Amino acid sequence: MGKRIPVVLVAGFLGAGKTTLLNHLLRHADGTRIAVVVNDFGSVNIDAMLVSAQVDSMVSLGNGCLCCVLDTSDLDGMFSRLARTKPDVIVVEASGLAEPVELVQMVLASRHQRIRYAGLLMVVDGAHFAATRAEHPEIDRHLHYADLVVANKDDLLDPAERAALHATLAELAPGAPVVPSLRGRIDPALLFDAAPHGARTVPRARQLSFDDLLRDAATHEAHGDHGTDAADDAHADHLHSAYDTLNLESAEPLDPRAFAAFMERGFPGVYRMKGFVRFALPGRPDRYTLQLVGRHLSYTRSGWPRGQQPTTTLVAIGAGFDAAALRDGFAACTLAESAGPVADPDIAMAGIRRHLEGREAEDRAAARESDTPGTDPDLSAAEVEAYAD
Ligand SMILES: Nc1nc2c(ncn2[C@@H]2O[C@H](COP(=O)(O)OP(=O)(O)OP(=O)(O)O)[C@@H](O)[C@H]2O)c(=O)[nH]1
Repeated sequence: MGKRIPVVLVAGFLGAGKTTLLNHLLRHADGTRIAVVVNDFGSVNIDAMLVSAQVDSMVSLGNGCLCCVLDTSDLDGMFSRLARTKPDVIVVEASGLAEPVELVQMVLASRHQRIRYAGLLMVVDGAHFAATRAEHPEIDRHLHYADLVVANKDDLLDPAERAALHATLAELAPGAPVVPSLRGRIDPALLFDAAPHGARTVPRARQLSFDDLLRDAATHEAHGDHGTDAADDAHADHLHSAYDTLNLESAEPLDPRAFAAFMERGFPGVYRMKGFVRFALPGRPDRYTLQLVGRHLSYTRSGWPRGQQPTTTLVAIGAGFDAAALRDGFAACTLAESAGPVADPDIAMAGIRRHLEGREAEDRAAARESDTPGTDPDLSAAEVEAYAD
């Protein structure tokens, strides 16, 4: 039998930066063949669409959490499918609401001959960590099992906040290295051997044993958490049992002004929204990838990849939000295709462009730094006038 394929689990709360990190790993794989399992909460698998096309093989699991939709034999079937493509490593990106400890247990219980569990990486949103932890104390338990903690969104922390965060994480994940990261940019060698025949070893401080996990499961049951046969009851303590999702889709394009106003309004109870938007713009309109984490809204602009329908597809995740109001508000932003593109697209897009990330945001910052009025590349003369009003 050949070498076993390591399986690395990537977990972390909604919006922490797991998909961003996975894309970084894929882009810097440097010859390592990475097979990927992605899993979204909600029936539209946005994450699968956000993961780069360069992945060698991917299994995408839609609705529900990996920890609930699979049992061990399903998992073995999935590993068999992926193993056929002869990857050097399998990376499993759990949904932001998955129970990482149960996922670890499942991988450890796998009877698949060709795979081995290679560790749990927990991604933490450094900027929202205290708030997330206050609302979801179970995060502490998840961190306890981490083999590596990535303190992401380091750019949003000042030195004092960074020091406090790292001290807390070191306490919650004893023995696990805590690495700061910006946009998930970590050295892939932290997770797997450089391929194909690299000699680097995984510098994990500790490796969870099956005994540890069995102990954890027993403690869990002793607390009455897993008392019944019903899957729903068995998973009642999962993070995601307290969350709802809502899909918003439209084949008709959106009015950018109306949509910008809709997003500015804020949605009590919605923690996360992500997906793709098509605006009613002239020509072949770009794809705007929307990311809302807490109150932070951002867009990135790109073309529509071949094979992806240019339709607006969003998923909202939260607890106790007003789904009807959200659905109605969204519907009010759609325009009939037959109405054609919006007039004055430059002005109409101003409210969207304010939240654009990537190259355009850098251009905007550079223009601001040059301190020359009227040189912002994102603002047309008409827009400058509109703002002046
Ligand atoms: N400022 C900042 N933003 C980041 C960083 N890393 C990721 N983001 C942004 O955070 C948002 C969420 O990132 P994702 O990678 O989709 O997070 P996720 O953990 O996969 O989210 P779920 O799939 O919903 O659980 C996106 O808008 C990212 O661009 C970072 O280091 N700094």
